[in-house]
Amino acid sequence: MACFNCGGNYQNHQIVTTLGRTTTSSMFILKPMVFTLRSELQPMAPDHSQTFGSSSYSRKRDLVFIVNPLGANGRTGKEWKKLVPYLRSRLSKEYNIRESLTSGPFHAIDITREAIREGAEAVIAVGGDGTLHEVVNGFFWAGKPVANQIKEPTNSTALGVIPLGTGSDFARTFGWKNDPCEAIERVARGLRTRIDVGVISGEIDEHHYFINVADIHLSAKAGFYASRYKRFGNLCYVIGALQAFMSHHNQDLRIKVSVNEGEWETCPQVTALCIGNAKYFGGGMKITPNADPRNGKLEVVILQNFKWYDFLLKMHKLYNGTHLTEKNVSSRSILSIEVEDISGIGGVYIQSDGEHLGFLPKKICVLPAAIEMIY
Ligand SMILES: Nc1ncnc2c1ncn2[C@@H]1O[C@H](COP(=O)(O)OP(=O)(O)OP(=O)(O)O)[C@@H](O)[C@H]1O
Repeated sequence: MACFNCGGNYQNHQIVTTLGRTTTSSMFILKPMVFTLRSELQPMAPDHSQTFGSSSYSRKRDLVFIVNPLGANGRTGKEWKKLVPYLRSRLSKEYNIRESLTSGPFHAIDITREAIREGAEAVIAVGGDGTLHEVVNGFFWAGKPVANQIKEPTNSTALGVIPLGTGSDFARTFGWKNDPCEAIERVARGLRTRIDVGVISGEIDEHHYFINVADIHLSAKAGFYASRYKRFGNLCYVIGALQAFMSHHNQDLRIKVSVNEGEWETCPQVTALCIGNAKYFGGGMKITPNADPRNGKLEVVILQNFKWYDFLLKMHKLYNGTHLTEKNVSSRSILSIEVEDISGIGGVYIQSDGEHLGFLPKKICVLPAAIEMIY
């Protein structure tokens, strides 16, 4: 078994449990539950086994790992297989390990809701931002947080992340790399922090949640094209942006932003309007550099009148987050935003953490401290 961290052998590792004891992987015998299809979803019944060495009877809670086997062009599935034995040896003393491979788009939402209802300790997204986005959406149902249906008092279910996607942009805000060993250590440590979530409301009262960045127009179209080029890794986002520019028109939008109930204002020739709960999108572009998922606000960055060559010339600034000093880029901290397309051209794309929505939102707001996350 190769270690992602040191390239060594997991069996040589000493495993330090969260209780501070030191032991080795050979001491654990466990039986993971693997379910791959929604219809096969098995009830995550609590394990009534005793924790030996402790005087009190204690029940282990579930850690539910939701894995997109096709993430990062199939790399997620391959790395996950190599990781599982180490992960079990590291975490199964404290928790029941459940793993669920997604069978297609949106499957992760259902698995998450089921896990929360069953009282899981944490639901951990294994893959990229698309998988994480679905897991976050699974924390909500009909506009409300999904509730634990277990009668006894327990911690709320936390969100966890093992970043193994193409961009894995949300993780960058916290300085997390695509290093699963580090991610497992975070889960083992079990520290939690409350983070904000953005909510997009459509005309017919539907809600879409985002944890990273929601964006409108060129960048959203770029994301749409980028999904065709994932085999090129992070370069897919640059290729996607150039392809998107080929049929792009900057458009006049009207926006109404609120910290204290703002007025409608017109933004001429908008290239992209990006609403960040966190800082990065597009495989490492620091698009909303002042966003902080723990400050109760969203950062909106508006790029106006960009041409394809501006994108190429200023791309380095997008990556290092210094684009805000450009004269046709503006930024502000908001609680909510409403957007109207007044160009009469139409065809404005919108994406929520990379998921394409077929409508211009009625309103985008922040839900402060909406989810507990393992960090
Ligand atoms: N079994 C599956 N087959 C096809 N698509 C899937 C499957 N499971 C999940 N998906 C979809 O794949 C999308 C992309 O996956 P994910 O975000 O994990 O990887 P990525 O696109 O490589 O990473 P990133 O979004 O960070 O660039 C998800 O939004 C999800 O809808």
